[in-house]
Amino acid sequence: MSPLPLDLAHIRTAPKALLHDHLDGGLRPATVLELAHQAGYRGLPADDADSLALWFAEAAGSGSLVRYLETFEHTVAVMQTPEGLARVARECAEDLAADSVVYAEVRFAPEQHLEAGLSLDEVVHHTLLGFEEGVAAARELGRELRVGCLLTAMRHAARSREIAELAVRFRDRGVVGFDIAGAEAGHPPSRHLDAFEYMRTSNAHFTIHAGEAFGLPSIHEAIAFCGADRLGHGVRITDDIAVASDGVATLGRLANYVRDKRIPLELCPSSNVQTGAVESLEKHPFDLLARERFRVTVNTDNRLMSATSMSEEMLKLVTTFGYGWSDLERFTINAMKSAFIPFPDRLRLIDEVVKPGYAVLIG
Ligand SMILES: O=c1[nH]cnc2c1ncn2[C@H]1C[C@H](O)[C@@H](CO)O1
Ligand SMILES: [Zn+2]
Repeated sequence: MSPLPLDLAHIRTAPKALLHDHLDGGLRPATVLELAHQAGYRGLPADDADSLALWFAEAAGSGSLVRYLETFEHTVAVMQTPEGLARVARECAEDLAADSVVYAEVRFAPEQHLEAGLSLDEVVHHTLLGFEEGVAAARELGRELRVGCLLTAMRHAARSREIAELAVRFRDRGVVGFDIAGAEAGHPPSRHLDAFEYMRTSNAHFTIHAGEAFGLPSIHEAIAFCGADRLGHGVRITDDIAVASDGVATLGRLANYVRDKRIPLELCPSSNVQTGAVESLEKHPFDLLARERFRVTVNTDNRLMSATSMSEEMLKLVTTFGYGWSDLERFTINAMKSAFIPFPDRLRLIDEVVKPGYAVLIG
């Protein structure tokens, strides 16, 4: 048998695993409009779904992480009520399942959703209910998706310990880990050591946005001082890799350590171009890191701001670097191996869902 064509339609049928996706960065444009209307929020920069989608993609594509983050003001504004949070989570699960994502870790920052008087626990509770509804709706359509939620603390704020405790409190109800996000420069991860220490002493998992807008010191702190299980982006690890004119790569100590320890890199190709972390897709070090056998994973970061999906991110990599089905399978298995769910659950998804799915496509 010959392999099936590697086009968007077929990639959409391939089982995919997603580790880095922001709930407040993945709303449907029409939902932003409807929720804004219901909440009486008048700050939206457009009043029809197409124009709004375009506005998000353009405003997020300025080349600066700080400007990119400003666009979240509008999505966070419409996610302040139980209904708003649950709807966004439900639709997130439905959209991922429709794209044949079989495992997803979706993150958001509860501290940004308290404006209408909800408590942190209520915010998480209603969001998890929404995920459950979305997973159930997808199952009705014959699609199996597992969602784990990551709770993010904002790195410029001072609530990380509280959010880490919240993540542990909800660990048996759908929260699988913790993260910090937000503007990176000037906000080193080591400012949140007590939160990370709390996670470690609780035998709980966490990832850290590091090596996106800021380089090696941020990655070094995330690993050496904080003990991150994974790196959110981590793309700037290439600052520690020299590539000679003949293509031979020489790794520095930090890059070697990241590779030796199999520390997963949550790479987000489109987002990395939009925030200026990399110059263009063609210059994205994804391929260098994949060839050097880092544990690379493919991620969406923010589907609304990047006007993308898991399938589209994979297609971009296929078009840019010439990957085949086996490469996409390897990236998917990398992600499953790095998931914050129990080892037997990861194995089951790899053996019973991912491998059989790609076997059909590889032919
Ligand atoms: O790529 C990112 N880098 C740093 N912070 C980010 C990125 N994408 C989203 N965020 C922020 C904005 C959201 O409001 C927050 C929680 O999801 O995380
Ligand atoms: Zn992110």
